[in-house]
Amino acid sequence: MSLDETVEVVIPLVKTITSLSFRNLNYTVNQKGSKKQLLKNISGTFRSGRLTAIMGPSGAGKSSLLNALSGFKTQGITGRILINNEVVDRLKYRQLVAYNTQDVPLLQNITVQETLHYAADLKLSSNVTRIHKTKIVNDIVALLGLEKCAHNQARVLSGGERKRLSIGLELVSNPKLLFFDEPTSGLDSESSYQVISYLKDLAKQGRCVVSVIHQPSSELLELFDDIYVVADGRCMYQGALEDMIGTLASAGFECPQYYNRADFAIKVASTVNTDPEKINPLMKQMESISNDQLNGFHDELNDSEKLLNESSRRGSSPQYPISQLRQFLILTRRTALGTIRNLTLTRLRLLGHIMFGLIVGSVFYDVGDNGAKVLANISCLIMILMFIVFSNSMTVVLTFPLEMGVFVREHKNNCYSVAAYFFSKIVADFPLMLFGVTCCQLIAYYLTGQPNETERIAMFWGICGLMAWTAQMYGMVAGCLCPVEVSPFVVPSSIVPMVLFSGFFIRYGELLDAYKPLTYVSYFRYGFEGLALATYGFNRTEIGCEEMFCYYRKSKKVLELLEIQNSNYWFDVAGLGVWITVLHVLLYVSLRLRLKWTQ
Ligand SMILES: Nc1ncnc2c1ncn2[C@@H]1O[C@H](COP(=O)(O)OP(=O)(O)OP(=O)(O)O)[C@@H](O)[C@H]1O
Repeated sequence: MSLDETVEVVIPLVKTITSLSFRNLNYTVNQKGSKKQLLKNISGTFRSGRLTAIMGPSGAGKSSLLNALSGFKTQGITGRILINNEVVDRLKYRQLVAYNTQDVPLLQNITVQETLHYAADLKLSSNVTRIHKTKIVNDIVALLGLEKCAHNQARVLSGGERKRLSIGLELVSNPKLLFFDEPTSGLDSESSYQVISYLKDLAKQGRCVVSVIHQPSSELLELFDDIYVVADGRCMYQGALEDMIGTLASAGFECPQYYNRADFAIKVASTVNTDPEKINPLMKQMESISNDQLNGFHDELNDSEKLLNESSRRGSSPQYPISQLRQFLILTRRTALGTIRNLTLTRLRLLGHIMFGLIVGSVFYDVGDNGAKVLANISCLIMILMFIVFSNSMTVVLTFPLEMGVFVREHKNNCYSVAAYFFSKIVADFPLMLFGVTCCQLIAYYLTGQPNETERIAMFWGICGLMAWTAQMYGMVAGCLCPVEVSPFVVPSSIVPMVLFSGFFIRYGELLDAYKPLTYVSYFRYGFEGLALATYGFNRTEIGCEEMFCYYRKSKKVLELLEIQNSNYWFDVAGLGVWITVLHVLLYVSLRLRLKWTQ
């Protein structure tokens, strides 16, 4: 595809960007109780139409600078970001910026083309037609040479293809400001050259393209127009590539002949702490260049916390390109597709439920209508509940954290609201969960010989469904809050105490007074009581008995054994309802917290 075929700007701009400046940026983090300054009053300017490389030794603060400029990090950052020497609106700025981090999380079971299509659906206004979106996606696929793998799922892509796809994601909305953090990491020299050439093409089209680059070869370096060298959180050089060696020489750093210019600049930057007398004047010189560039800008930074203007237009200018309802629909479709494509897990989930139903059904065969086997039947009920809870919470605990990176990236890229994501997650995962539980419950119910009455079947199913819903929400909250290495431990170990207070292992009357209130907190108590009432409550006629005498022939005796003769099925349904509501609120808060932690 030739460059002139590239699709036109879709995000409406207030005016053309010719320069992005930042002034007196400071970035401080808390480290073990003390403050660590990653960026030290750093200033500079990046221009449209030019490809700028940010270079510097490892740990100099290059990624920190991009995090601050892209708006991905806001906590602990002070200073000003200006476009064409003017302070801009935070909301507008976020719509103009695209930031490609070092490792862009992708949804593993979605193909390259679908990933780009979903990005187009989420990032482009709903006025943009389907045909136009398809053209944009096809153009990006062609531009980044992704035709060969367009129908491959993200999980099978090579490192270079993943990188190019992640760049493609940023191109969908045709942003004016593009930041890349080491786009060539993990690529061979040829792929690196290709990727930087793409960036150069993007810059030539009038965008402001800035990329952190790690030790580029001489050939790769030639592609950059401007260089910005960071040393220990400060600027050591900014300007055209061809002027860099001359500027360093005038500061007393002579580059040997045939030496790679990038290597030399990084070597000089590494001496920032060992040779400060020589390097400090150079840094001062760079600061005065930045100040000269910003001469026309007079702002006393009286409110140092504001990097950009706080948006005052929230009411009139929508933050997202599409409505929240559309966001919800697109996300639900995408999550459902990802779930269906994750064939191994989906099949395992369904098969697991069916297998469990069959195993429980054969082990506890026909115990439901046998007065001599009431205790076995009660054990069967708690077994069914335990399987439903563990299986439904553990599947999401393991899959949800993998999606969190995508959620954080897309939300920060202004693609959708937390609410849209929240509702889509709940809705998209619900049918599979319910289907599995229904299969398991019906098989187990039938084989274990529970009462063949429609109302009891429905009540039994209702409790199983509510327990599975609770478990799924519980798993999501844990998956959202805990790292993936921790949550598989946290979830089972926090479920077991709930089982303990279910009323099966120890009855309410046998508990110490101090523990009694905990039975009201245990969702297993509501689940177990609900199943027992659905099975033995509601004036069940006499239970069958194959022996001479069955003590539990009358269902009233079973209820008395469990101390639930005065309990109410609907109270248990309400108890689970409260749990589900609380978990929904917790999930929403957890998603917000997750975003806050990455600020
Ligand atoms: N949240 C944090 N808390 C404490 N220190 C941090 C934090 N984030 C970054 N740092 C430190 O700040 C310094 C700059 O980090 P940054 O990632 O910006 O460096 P970099 O120049 O991009 O390095 P590299 O080239 O190795 O990726 C490093 O010493 C890093 O350890």
